[in-house]
Amino acid sequence: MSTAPTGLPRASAERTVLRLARPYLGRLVGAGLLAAATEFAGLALMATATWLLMSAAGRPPLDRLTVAIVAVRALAISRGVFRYTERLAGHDAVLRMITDVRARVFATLAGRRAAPPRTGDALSRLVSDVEAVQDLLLRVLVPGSAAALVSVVAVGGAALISLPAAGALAVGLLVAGVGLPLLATVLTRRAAAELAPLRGALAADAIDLTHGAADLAAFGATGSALDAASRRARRLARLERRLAAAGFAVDAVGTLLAGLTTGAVVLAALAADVPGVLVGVLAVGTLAAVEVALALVGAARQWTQLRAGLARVAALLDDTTAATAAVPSGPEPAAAGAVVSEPRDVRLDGVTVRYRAGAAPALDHLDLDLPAGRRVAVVGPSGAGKSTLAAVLTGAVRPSTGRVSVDGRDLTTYAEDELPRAVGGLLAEAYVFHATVRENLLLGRPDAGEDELARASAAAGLLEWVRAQPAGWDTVVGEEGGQLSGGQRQRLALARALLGAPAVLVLDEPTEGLDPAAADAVLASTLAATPPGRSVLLISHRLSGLAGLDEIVVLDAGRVVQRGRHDELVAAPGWYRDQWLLQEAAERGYLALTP
Ligand SMILES: Nc1ncnc2c1ncn2[C@@H]1O[C@H](COP(=O)(O)OP(=O)(O)OP(=O)(O)O)[C@@H](O)[C@H]1O
Repeated sequence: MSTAPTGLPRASAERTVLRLARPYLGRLVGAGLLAAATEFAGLALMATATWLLMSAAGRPPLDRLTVAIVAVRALAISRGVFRYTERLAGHDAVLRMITDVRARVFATLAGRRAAPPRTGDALSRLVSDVEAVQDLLLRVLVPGSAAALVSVVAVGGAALISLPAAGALAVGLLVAGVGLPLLATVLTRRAAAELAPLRGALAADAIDLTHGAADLAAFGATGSALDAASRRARRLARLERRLAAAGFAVDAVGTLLAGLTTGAVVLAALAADVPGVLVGVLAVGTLAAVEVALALVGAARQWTQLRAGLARVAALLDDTTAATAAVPSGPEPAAAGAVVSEPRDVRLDGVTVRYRAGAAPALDHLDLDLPAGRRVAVVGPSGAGKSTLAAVLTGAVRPSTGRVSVDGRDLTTYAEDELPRAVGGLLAEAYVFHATVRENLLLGRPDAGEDELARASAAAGLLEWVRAQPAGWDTVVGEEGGQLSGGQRQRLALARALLGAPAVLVLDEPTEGLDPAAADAVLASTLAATPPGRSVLLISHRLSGLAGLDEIVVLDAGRVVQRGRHDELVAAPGWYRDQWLLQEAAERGYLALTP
């Protein structure tokens, strides 16, 4: 699960980020003053309007009210103007600064190309992290300092009318502007810190569960992966409910506080014999001032939510500590228990697969025997139905007609967690999960020890790379294996399939994406790593390395058009010989070009 994102102390994260605001300090202070002027205009408007209404009730001569009437109009208009200019000035300063921050962040990332791999989760969060800097200024610092300034002015104004009333107001504002924000921070800090990584993990779950559905099913891990994702979703829902409840409670206390402070101010003013009209002004002014101070609760709440993102950006900008964000939750391995796969006979009788009604069949009345322990390659032109055959064998695609049986038992009668132990392996476009190398491999066999991981990885040609990584087996491979090369991803998927060691190992293009020399080496080590007695069904574009197999089946348009051993097929006219000669010629050219 994601953890605290950085090694930087939190306070210094804000300092690092704010250092970048220095060139725009003038604009930011201007925005803060305009924000304070907006709040003050609102407060003064309420107080003046109250004075006007209460004084007008006594029917005084109109000229005594003229100034107040003009003031109310002026304050109402200036409030809107101040708000507009404050937004303009604040956004102008912050957007200029954010441009600098983005440039610095990207420059740091570009400079770190050779650094240890960063997690995809951290990278995908980068954009919102940079926005946290923007929010820190616009939603926390500017409104927070404006609220603090207006609170001081309000207390000063109240002191001109009555000192005891000003004292009561000061206490109320302190509780609303300092005590309540502190309370809100304490109540929500832990939950807020857990929230962002949990949301990231849930997003990764959603991608893994959809894109990796076929692989999870192939390894019988769908149930456990779904359970793990549901657990995280429930935890997230609980946290969000708790945060919402805490937020509502703090808001309710804020409203109560406004009432209590107003009551205290009124009582203090009455006790000090303040005239009735001014008591009214004090009461309404207090309500408005407490509301302004309560903006600090919102600012504190925002700050709590922004801190993790700020710390990540600061860590990047400081470039002292690598942003070690999430070690994301990987797919949980299937239920434990050693995979003991007995040799099995597989039979396809008249299997037809039609993806769409009316379309040509992908497999056309295919009969195929795969006796236990036999190693068979399936080759053929593109679109011949090779991957469809692999999907039918692993239960991913159901035949439209015909029957697939394993040890005489219909494939459809195998339970979801039983089938992967009988028939399984590497399907086309195998999915690599946003998790560590170890977690990705253990999906193949949950109880595998390090020796077994090493053996499978060595056969797939991945072991050297794993050993060269600082985190070894715990290297995070990124979303969809994005931090691996195409070849490394393929080797990882192959190692996982080898570790699964089902009775019938289906390998759909296991060396795809590897250069010819590497492909030959990996195929040879893969076949050598498959224990005798286990059947292998190898689907391959490349015809090199198939000489040692028991049989080669050539498919075309869903039908078997040739079958035999490599030597026999090369000797006979047909697709296999043509393709073999073509590939030989092409690879000789490739080898001639290779230094
Ligand atoms: N999910 C699908 N929906 C519809 N048609 C499909 C689907 N998968 C495969 N087909 C069609 O079935 C036929 C066989 O496809 P398949 O992928 O099995 O061939 P292949 O021999 O593995 O090809 P390649 O060597 O190019 O991977 C093709 O005509 C293809 O268009």
